[in-house]
Amino acid sequence: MSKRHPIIAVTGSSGAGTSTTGRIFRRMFESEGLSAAMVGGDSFHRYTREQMQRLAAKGQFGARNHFALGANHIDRLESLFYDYSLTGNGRYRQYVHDDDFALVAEGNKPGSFTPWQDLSPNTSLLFYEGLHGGVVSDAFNIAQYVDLLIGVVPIVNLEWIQKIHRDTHNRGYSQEAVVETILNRMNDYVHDIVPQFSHTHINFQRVPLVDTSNPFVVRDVPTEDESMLVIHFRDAREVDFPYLLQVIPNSVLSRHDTLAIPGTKMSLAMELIVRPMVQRLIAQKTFA
Ligand SMILES: Nc1ncnc2c1ncn2[C@@H]1O[C@H](COP(=O)(O)OP(=O)(O)OP(=O)(O)O)[C@@H](O)[C@H]1O
Ligand SMILES: O=C(CO)[C@H](O)[C@H](O)COP(=O)(O)O
Repeated sequence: MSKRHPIIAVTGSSGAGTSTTGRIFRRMFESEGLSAAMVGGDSFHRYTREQMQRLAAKGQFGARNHFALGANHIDRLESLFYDYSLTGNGRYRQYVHDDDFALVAEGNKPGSFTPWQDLSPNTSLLFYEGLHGGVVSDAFNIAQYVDLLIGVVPIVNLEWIQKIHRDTHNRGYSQEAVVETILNRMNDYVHDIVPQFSHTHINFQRVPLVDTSNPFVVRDVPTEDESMLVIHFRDAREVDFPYLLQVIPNSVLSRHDTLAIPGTKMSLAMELIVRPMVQRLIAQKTFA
């Protein structure tokens, strides 16, 4: 953790909504006048799409899938967080998805990486969104560098519906290919992704209010007004629950450390809960 160079990380599985959450943060940083170094977790994948396809052809896709720590440069992610927390700089790159139109227009090949480069100097904070922002394993401890660690964790059926919908509509995959990917990653989902949610400061968990019992036949993603959001805080003592219950319509306290709110209030809740935390991190920089 660094008072001088704070790091905020949003961690979650593929299709969970970390990019969507990242957009809420981007708007928040802009309105606070903060220059954030924005880093995507996909850029720490170890292999290009072509290399991944070759591994799959050799039957190694199960072991070398994007969730597995071994298929990612977790060492470089840890270096980035370590370096940033000490110096306010570090090395990063970007992964080019098919729908990253700006990167593709600049001549980058979908499924490849941009070159490693230094972050822009003099940023207010580092923001990471991706798969591994809260990893703690025998070899790595990413979570120790993160000043505000947020988990984005829909109920798993909803996560799969979101992933299938996004990958078939925006990334050109067949439904069968997406389901195959979900299956290939299952072991690492359990061992490398899920444990991170025990290290987070806050988890946002979207829960559908419509039938998602067979996620593989659902055609539409349940909307925000067809869902609730469960918000769990690691340290309830720091949260002003009476205030949140008052200003978020139809919210309830389901446990002493857990709020349940209508899905439509997700952006409002993130604003009310996270903005003061961001402001506090920035204020502390002055005294560091
Ligand atoms: N709160 C939400 N309400 C409705 N749809 C959502 C919500 N959050 C995410 N989605 C939908 O889920 C899909 C996946 O979201 P997103 O792209 O943010 O996931 P991700 O975690 O960044 O995935 P990846 O890491 O694979 O890029 C998107 O199509 C998005 O529209
Ligand atoms: O797991 C993922 C993101 O968390 C993606 O599947 C991974 O980044 C590969 O992307 P693409 O399908 O565009 O090559």
